[in-house]
Amino acid sequence: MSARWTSAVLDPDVAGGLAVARGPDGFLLDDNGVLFPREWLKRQDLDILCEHGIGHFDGEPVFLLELRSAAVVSGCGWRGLRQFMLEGDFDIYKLLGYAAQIGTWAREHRFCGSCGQAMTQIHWERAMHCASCDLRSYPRISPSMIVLVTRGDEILLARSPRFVTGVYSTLAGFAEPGESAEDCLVREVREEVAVEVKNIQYVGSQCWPFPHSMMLGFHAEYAGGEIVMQPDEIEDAQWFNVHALPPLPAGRSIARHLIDLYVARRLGLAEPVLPG
Ligand SMILES: NC(=O)c1ccc[n+]([C@@H]2O[C@H](COP(=O)([O-])OP(=O)(O)OC[C@H]3O[C@@H](n4cnc5c(N)ncnc54)[C@H](O)[C@@H]3O)[C@@H](O)[C@H]2O)c1
Ligand SMILES: [Mg+2]
Ligand SMILES: [Zn+2]
Repeated sequence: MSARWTSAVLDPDVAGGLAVARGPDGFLLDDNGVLFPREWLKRQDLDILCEHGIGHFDGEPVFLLELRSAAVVSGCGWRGLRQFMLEGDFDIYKLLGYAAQIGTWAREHRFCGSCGQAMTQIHWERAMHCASCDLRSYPRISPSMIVLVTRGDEILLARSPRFVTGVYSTLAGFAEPGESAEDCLVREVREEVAVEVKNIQYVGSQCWPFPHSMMLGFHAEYAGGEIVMQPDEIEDAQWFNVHALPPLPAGRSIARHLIDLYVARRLGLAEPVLPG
């Protein structure tokens, strides 16, 4: 949610409004951005898998056209969600992050996971319904813990082989069934760097639509152990002094917020605000 964007379940059988189109290469855009008049967009040569009414932007109804394949639309190009996260209007990124999660979920829930029959959209709540066995499937959200471990002026950062060259970040991992947020955090830190932590403090959360994480951000203090890196997951992990930090994650990420917040407190600077 944001000042300009609010999600809502809108009936796609009602005409009008604006629409975004999402294909394998991201979202369609032209010089005016990603929001197109919906009826115009539906007249283009698009291979539409499904359509969902997703909310309001500046009061206008917005729909998502989830496409089966890429298309050429004159005067338009495609841009991935990550690019919108990195730069440009934050409200538009929030809208597109939501659209991407609904698109991924709709694509992956066309058939009932229980009996295999085709599912249909419910128009009064965000769910797919199986008429045959009455199962309802809701959008998938994956809780993930992310933690900045600190030891005085030093902070523990690591690199995954998937990261941009040179960038170090906080430790993160998905919750498993049966775990509390704190259990998950302690396990992930143990697995990834073999370090023990204490004084776990919740800092804040962030939707991370790549593809459906809900990041729960924490600060924890070092309690013991020497760094032992988890093979394959962690390429390098080090203690960095707050005065000599390596290249850090993108400005709008909660990873960056956790680092900036600790550094600000340590150095007595103004505290940053988590983009939400
Ligand atoms: N917003 C941020 O600042 C930020 C920073 C770091 C990581 N993240 C996100 O946090 C999430 C978790 O981080 P990670 O990649 O280190 O996780 P992780 O340490 O648990 O390891 C990733 C592995 O978990 C497995 N996995 C994938 N999806 C899963 C799911 N839904 N549930 C359980 N296991 C799953 C896969 O084997 C994958 O290779 C990722 O989505 C990542 O993009 C966000
Ligand atoms: Mg991890
Ligand atoms: Zn079913």
